[in-house]
Amino acid sequence: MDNYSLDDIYIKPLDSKEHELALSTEDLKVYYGDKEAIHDVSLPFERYKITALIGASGSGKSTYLRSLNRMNDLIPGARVDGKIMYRDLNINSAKVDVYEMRKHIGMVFQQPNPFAKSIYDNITFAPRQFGEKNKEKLDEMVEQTLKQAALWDQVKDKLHTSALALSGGQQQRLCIARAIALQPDILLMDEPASALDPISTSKVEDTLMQLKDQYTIIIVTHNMQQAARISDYTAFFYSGKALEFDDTKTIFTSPRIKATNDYVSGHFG
Ligand SMILES: Nc1ncnc2c1ncn2[C@@H]1O[C@H](COP(=O)(O)OP(=O)(O)OP(=O)(O)O)[C@@H](O)[C@H]1O
Repeated sequence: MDNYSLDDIYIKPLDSKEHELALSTEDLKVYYGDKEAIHDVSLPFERYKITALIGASGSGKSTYLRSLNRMNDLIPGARVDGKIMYRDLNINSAKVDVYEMRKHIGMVFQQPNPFAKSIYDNITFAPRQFGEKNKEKLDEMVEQTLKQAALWDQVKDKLHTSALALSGGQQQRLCIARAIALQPDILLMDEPASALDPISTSKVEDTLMQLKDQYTIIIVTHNMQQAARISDYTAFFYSGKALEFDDTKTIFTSPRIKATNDYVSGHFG
């Protein structure tokens, strides 16, 4: 692999008059102990758009994504510096109620991880924890979120059976339904389809395209065709830095940075 300069950076500015931002980071750094794994990443995320984070293994995509709803707080020795701006609030601040913030910025992980509970209880667990007790509302929420996740038709007659009996692709769509039950603004997804077969992957992709009307999605993916198919914007990570951010089409057809060009044309990864 070539050694690329970490100073050649192009981040397309998104003018806030034309592009409503759901989230942005300013000079975000993430440390594991003494090691700086993410170096000054400043990126904008437009509302109701899908932004893909791409880059080779170890380039920092997951570390960066996890910092966006403070999941790195759970890793011993991890520390995050810099700003994460959400609705004029820097959520990387000790004053922020992280539990409450995660209602607005939800996450779906690589491996489907439903609770060992029924399909119904998977979706209603967190809303009940947050105080929703009304059965009609919970029923409606289950139906609506499963429809949004394109799973309703397959499970409507077995809502009270175990989620663990679903296929991997169905489990992942259930996890998406569970994440949207709290009506977040933003969904963070760490390779949500990488453990799935091509048919399930395509269903999850269809689901994401539909969710875009209501949610802002930030997705880590190794699958470049997937990034090209579903995302509006793409950020290319290299060695802990976001070297390039632009419209997805530009990143895949005429990137400005050599490292991006080499990566998307398959020279390394
Ligand atoms: N919990 C951790 N403790 C220490 N170092 C870590 C930890 N998690 C990640 N790292 C390091 O941080 C750097 C970025 O890793 P990260 O997993 O964010 O990259 P990635 O681009 O998401 O990789 P992949 O595509 O393989 O998931 C790597 O050098 C990795 O070894």
